[in-house]
Amino acid sequence: MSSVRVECVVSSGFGIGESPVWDEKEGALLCVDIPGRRACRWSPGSGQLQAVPLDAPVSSVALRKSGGYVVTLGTRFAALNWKEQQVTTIAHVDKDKPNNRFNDGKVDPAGRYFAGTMAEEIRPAVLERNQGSLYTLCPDLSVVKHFDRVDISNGLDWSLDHKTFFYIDSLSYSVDAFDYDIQTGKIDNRRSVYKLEKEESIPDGMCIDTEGKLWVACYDGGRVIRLDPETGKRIQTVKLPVDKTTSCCFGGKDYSEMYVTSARDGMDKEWLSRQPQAGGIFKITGLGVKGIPPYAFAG
Ligand SMILES: O=C(O)[C@H](O)[C@@H](O)[C@H](O)[C@H](O)CO
Ligand SMILES: [Zn+2]
Repeated sequence: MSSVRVECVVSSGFGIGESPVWDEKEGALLCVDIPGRRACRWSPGSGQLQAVPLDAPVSSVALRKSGGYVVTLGTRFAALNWKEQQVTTIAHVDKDKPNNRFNDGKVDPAGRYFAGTMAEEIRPAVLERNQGSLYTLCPDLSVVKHFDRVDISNGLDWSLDHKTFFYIDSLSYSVDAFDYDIQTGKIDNRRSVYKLEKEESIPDGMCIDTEGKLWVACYDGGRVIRLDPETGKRIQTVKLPVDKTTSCCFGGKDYSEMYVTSARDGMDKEWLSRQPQAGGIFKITGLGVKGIPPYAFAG
């Protein structure tokens, strides 16, 4: 096995860093700081971190085919014009749930933007249960609701043949799979493919690699784990120097590097002094496996 190296590349205190996405055109990493209400773009070349301040918790960001980005902002799907720092609301969900916000989101291989909601947390992983739902923003800008009664809607991705949708509701401590119909965007036949072990703690963000294996960031577990969704077995663990690892994506040259976001919210002084890099962004190299380019929203 190649030698795995973990490096902190951005140390500027994300409250909850989330939704890392490689923007190949810009040669930069997109991500968000949810409570910090900012969408960020980090350029490895210059080391520069740009941020666009937003008016609500921003929980995910995605590429958009027609230019710019799309984000989930509070309980809205919105377009983000980076240059003008301008946001335009596309659709509003959970209107009857003022305490809700969107959480993780990602675009499917056909250009649909999937994202789920949750109740606002009282503290990490403590919240009113069953308040969330999973939604899709379709390219025609209509919204489809797949199901409700979600606790913390989190990581999502699709199998390489587009026939399976993988999904995490964090408080189920499970990585689930659904049959996926790429023609219609419909999901069906939910089952668990992996249950987290105690020390892995809470499953959060997730991405797939070119071998069809899943990488899951473990919140409070200080690691990313690689899972084989066919066998339901964990095949690799990479530990990080912070406990609150939140999400992961591949990026960089040929998508051969992994980027991992983390959080510092919910940590006390003593905990933070032991993990000064909490809330930073990490780069993992030497994994010996690559990722696939992110899909762009087609609407
Ligand atoms: O990053 C997220 O997805 C949520 O917004 C966070 O709040 C944590 O994941 C959660 O606390 C752990 O379950
Ligand atoms: Zn998350």
